[in-house]
This record gives sequence, structure tokens and C-alpha cells, in this order.
Amino acid sequence: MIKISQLSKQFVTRPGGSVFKRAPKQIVHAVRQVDLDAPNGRITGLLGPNGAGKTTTLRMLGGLFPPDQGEIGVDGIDVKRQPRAALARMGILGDAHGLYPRLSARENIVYFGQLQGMEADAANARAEALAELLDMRHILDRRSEGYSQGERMKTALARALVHDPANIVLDEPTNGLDVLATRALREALRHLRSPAGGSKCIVFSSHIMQEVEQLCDHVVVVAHGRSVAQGTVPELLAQAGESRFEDAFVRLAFHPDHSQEAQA
Ligand SMILES: Nc1ncnc2c1ncn2[C@@H]1O[C@H](COP(=O)(O)OP(=O)(O)OP(=O)(O)O)[C@@H](O)[C@H]1O
Repeated sequence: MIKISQLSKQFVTRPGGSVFKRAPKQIVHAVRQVDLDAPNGRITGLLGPNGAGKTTTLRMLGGLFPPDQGEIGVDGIDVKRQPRAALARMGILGDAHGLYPRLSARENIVYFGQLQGMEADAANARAEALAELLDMRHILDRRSEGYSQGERMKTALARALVHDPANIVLDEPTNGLDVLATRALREALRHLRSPAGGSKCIVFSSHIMQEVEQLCDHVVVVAHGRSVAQGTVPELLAQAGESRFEDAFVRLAFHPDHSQEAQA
């Protein structure tokens, strides 16, 4: 169970000035106010256009940096106060998959399991089970150097799931995947959401409407750093007064009020 409330984060950057003149600092409001409630046994999608603040939100959820304001709870554990305990309850697939190229998929997965405090035998048994679930048995004992994008994603996902976390967080997991790999991932996530797969709490970000529409039980629309609407796909369609999800998304995410608020 993941609960995010009133989250905000700004970055201070310096624009590229000329060689002679030092440009003044600029403030980027990456996240202004994001709220999200993701219970177990549900796939919750964070849907937003480029630059909406999805990755920044998920990075704070993963404890990479603290929010300026707001709360993040994972199974009731405060990420700010107890980051290690919260992280132990999450499997996170970030935007960079960062595999060790000289290690096979199995070795990558087992090593990560051991870092999570697992015995080598248990981690190895888990690697076998995950290879079955993610249909990656053929690459399990091959060095990860030279893996395709899909193979890298599967290995990174297996590694994130090795300790059987109750909460699974994925940042744009289908980026660069072909149709078959995307389908395989979708099936794996549906299984993990089901009682047979452990009724996991799954949060994933995407800017692809069709993907969110097909997979998510609950959608949080993010625009200009704010969660601007949330609900099931039919609820969002009704809220926007549209019959196609793409039209509903455009209406909800690009509403003139939101861009005015972002200027403020
Ligand atoms: N470290 C940083 N320093 C400065 N600005 C940042 C930093 N990280 C993110 N931003 C800015 O914050 C905003 C939100 O970025 P973020 O990566 O969270 O968006 P996103 O919704 O994940 O977008 P995309 O779908 O394109 O990946 C963007 O304008 C981005 O340029």
C-alpha cells in the first residue's frame, strides 16, 4: 500500500548564460502537489505528459531525494523517517536499468537478493521462478552484456522483484519495448496484482494512454506537477465528458486552468 500526499519538490538550476555573464538561478517546480493512494491488489497508473513530474515523484517514493513538502508512506512506513525499512518493502524499476554487464541475468538477480539480505539458495530459487514468470529462461545464464532492451528490462524487473516485495514501482517500464515484450510485461503485472501473484500494490508511470487504459484499475492524471484528476478509466471519461480516453486525457491534463496555475 502506497500513500502520497501533498507532495512538492523544486530544483534550483542555472540556465546556460554567455561565457562572460553568469546567468541568474532559476527555480523549476518539478512537483507542485501530487496525491496518490495505491492499495494492494490494484494497478495504479501515474499518467502525464512529458515533464509532468512523474519521474520526480517516483524518485522521491524510492527515497532518492527528500520532498520539500508532503508525506510518502509505504505500508504505513514513512519514507523520509525510515527509508531503509520502506525500501525493503518496494521493488523499484527505475528509468536506468543499470545491470552489471559481466554478470548473467541470474547473477544480477541473486546478487541483488543478497544485498536485500537473502541467502544465495533462496535468491537463486527466486531467480528461477521469476525467469519462468517473465519468460526469460533462455537468457538466465548469459552475460547481460549485449542484451536487447526487452531482455535488460526483464532482468532489471526480476532483480527488483527478487525479495518478493509487497509494493512494485515502475517508471515508464514499456519504454523501447516491442509489442510482444509489452504484452509479456502486462501479463506479468496482471499476475502480480492477482491473489495468486500476491495481490501486490503496483504503481507505474506512463505517458501512453492505451497502456494505462488497458492495464490500470485506477489512474492519477498528472500535469504541471499536480495530480489534476483521478479515478477509474470510466470515471475519468465521465469527469471529462468524453467517450475516448485520449480525448479525456487531453481535456483533463491540458485544461487551461492547469497551465495558468503552473505559471503562477
Ligand atoms: N534534477 C533536476 N534539476 C532540474 N530540473 C529537473 C530535475 N529533475 C526534473 N526536473 C524538471 O522537472 C520537471 C518534471 O520532470 P520529470 O522527469 O519528473 O517529468 P516526467 O513526467 O517524468 O516526464 P517524462 O515523461 O518526459 O519522463 C521537468 O521540467 C524537468 O526538466
